Amino acid sequence: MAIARIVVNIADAASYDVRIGAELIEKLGGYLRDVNQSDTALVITDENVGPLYLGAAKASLVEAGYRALDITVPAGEGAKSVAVASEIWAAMADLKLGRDVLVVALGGGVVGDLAGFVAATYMRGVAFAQVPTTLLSMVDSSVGGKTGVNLDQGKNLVGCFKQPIQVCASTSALATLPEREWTCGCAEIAKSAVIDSDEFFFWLADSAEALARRDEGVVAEAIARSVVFKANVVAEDETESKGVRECLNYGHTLGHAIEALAGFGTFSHGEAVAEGMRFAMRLGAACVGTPTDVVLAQDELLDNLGLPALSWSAEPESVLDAMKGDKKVRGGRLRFVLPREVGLWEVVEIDDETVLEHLGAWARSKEV
Ligand SMILES: NC(=O)c1ccc[n+]([C@@H]2O[C@H](COP(=O)([O-])OP(=O)(O)OC[C@H]3O[C@@H](n4cnc5c(N)ncnc54)[C@H](O)[C@@H]3O)[C@@H](O)[C@H]2O)c1
Ligand SMILES: O=C(O)C(=O)C[C@@H](O)[C@H](O)[C@H](O)COP(=O)(O)O
Ligand SMILES: [Zn+2]
Repeated sequence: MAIARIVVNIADAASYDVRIGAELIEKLGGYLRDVNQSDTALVITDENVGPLYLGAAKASLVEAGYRALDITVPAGEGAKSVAVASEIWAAMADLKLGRDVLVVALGGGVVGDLAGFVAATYMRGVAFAQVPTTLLSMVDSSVGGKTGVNLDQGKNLVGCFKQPIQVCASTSALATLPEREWTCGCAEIAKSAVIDSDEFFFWLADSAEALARRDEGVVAEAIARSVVFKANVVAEDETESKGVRECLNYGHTLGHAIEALAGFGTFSHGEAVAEGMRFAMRLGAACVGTPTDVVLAQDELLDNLGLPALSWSAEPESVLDAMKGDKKVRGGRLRFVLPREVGLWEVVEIDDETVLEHLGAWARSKEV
């Protein structure tokens, strides 16, 4: 399989490469050496990924002349916390690491968001690289520089923008990814396709079965398409201040509320986002005239990707309250990313009464 190289060009930050290909962890050190001259690389990973890929990552870093250190955090959403970030800051200080250390995030989106946040804040900022090992982190979280941790009150409530110096996505690592995590990654690919274009959407609809059985060529193309889409959005609006990057939040207003209400880790991010996409489509149909065939086409796509409507329930009032923590809220009012059509989205302010009415209707639709 050829190695794809996609450049993320951001006006106010250094541009960087996203490499996508097989067995790239074995070449990691050399790739990072091209853009970084640190003596020490600190690999942050989790307890599932470490036993699988830390050895190869460190060997490659050492071969490229780095002193390679590592810290392992617990696996799962719970590690994306101030407490774990604080433990890493303290460990880095104990190791007397200076501003010239390179932090390498080896893992899924949890490790990437956490390690990126630590790198952004330790000594006011040190370099970091992303080595994503889940489908979700390859198609979405490793690109674009959103880093952070959760609070009990909600997702990603503390964090900052910190672009990596490079993203190295080794598709060989996907061989060990559990099925549930695979479908989570498919949710963010579907999100990108709905927001991007008919072309991406219909390609994905036609490729859903091959993607679900992890066909190598289709997987590589799905990752590349998603990264190109995200890189273009981020290049236009790095800090989500121009009204463009908000599109990447499609499905996340309800999705993040579900994750927080159920308790972090109960539902995965991808499962919750897929549910949020189903709800947003229905809001779209009611509020901006999204055609029924588009609503149903998204339902079918998510079904075929192994993401059926989620089995969860909560009082609409508590869901509304959780959604009020969303970063798109302005003046206390909820704003949703709604697709009018595939590839044509807008951010729409919706009053609480309407949201409550639709939350109730969505819950009732699942009772039958
Ligand atoms: N920064 C962003 O732009 C952005 C975008 C999307 C999602 N996110 C965040 O990403 C997180 C979700 O990321 P995720 O879905 O990768 O979850 P994750 O990092 O928790 O990984 C999922 C599970 O898979 C395991 N794992 C990882 N790679 C593996 C491999 N190759 N083989 C076997 N097991 C492996 C992990 O240990 C974990 O148990 C959420 O916190 C979400 O908010 C951030
Ligand atoms: O990169 C972005 O921008 C996104 O919104 C991508 C999302 O998939 C991701 O889940 C992100 O972490 C959400 O961020 P938040 O700003 O809603 O906390
Ligand atoms: Zn997401």
